[in-house]
Amino acid sequence: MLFTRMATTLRSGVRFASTRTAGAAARAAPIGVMAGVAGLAAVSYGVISSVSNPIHNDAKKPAPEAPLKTAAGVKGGVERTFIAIKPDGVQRGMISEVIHRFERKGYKLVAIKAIVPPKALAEEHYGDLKARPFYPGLVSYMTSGKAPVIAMVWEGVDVIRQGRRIIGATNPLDAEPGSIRGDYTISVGRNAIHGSDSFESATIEIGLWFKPEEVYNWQFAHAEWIESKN
Ligand SMILES: Nc1ncnc2c1ncn2[C@@H]1O[C@H](COP(=O)(O)OP(=O)(O)OP(=O)(O)O)[C@@H](O)[C@H]1O
Repeated sequence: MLFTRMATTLRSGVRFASTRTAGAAARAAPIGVMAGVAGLAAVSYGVISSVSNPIHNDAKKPAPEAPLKTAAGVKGGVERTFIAIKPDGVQRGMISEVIHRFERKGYKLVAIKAIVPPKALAEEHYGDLKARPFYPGLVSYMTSGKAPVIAMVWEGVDVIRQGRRIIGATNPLDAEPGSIRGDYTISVGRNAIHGSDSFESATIEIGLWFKPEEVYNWQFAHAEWIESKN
């Protein structure tokens, strides 16, 4: 922007200077000299024009693509992630702890429900693990009904990646102390919580577990104290 303004000033400055020079020359100089001055002016204008050409070319570049927007929010901007407290997390009284950790970080809860997922939903959610030996056990543990799953959507800048950090590694024995799995769990088969691992997964999982009308758009009254970049 600054560069564009500078170039415009430069260009009009040269036009003004060359017109005045040519006008003064017209009053005082013979035709041969006038032609020389006009030529010089044309050359100078040409030089400045060529300096400004890259700006002109910039204007011809296609507009940058709009950021990708899905049920998971705006990729790289304010995103949404799917977080689920699994039945073992519910049995162990971890609901308030999980919500507390996301809230205190500055994230916003935009959807929540208690649900015993139908088998088809659990199977689809973990569809990529179908070939793994623990898959049938995983599906029956999620769908047993001995406790519901607490399904949630959390919103905020970088919430997908940060959510995974708050949760910790899949195998609790690899999860850092301070993460939920690191602090509360010791078995990969009972790791208490799920979080989307990418924007694409979040898009699919939010769509799988929630109808659009179950996800709320609302603003923090104190957003400027959490999200401002200054
Ligand atoms: N070796 C295993 N034995 C038993 N269960 C497992 C094993 N590996 C993974 N799981 C279960 O399958 C879930 C999905 O595994 P995945 O590899 O997708 O990890 P994840 O993305 O961290 O977990 P989640 O999708 O639950 O957040 C794990 O959270 C865990 O409950």
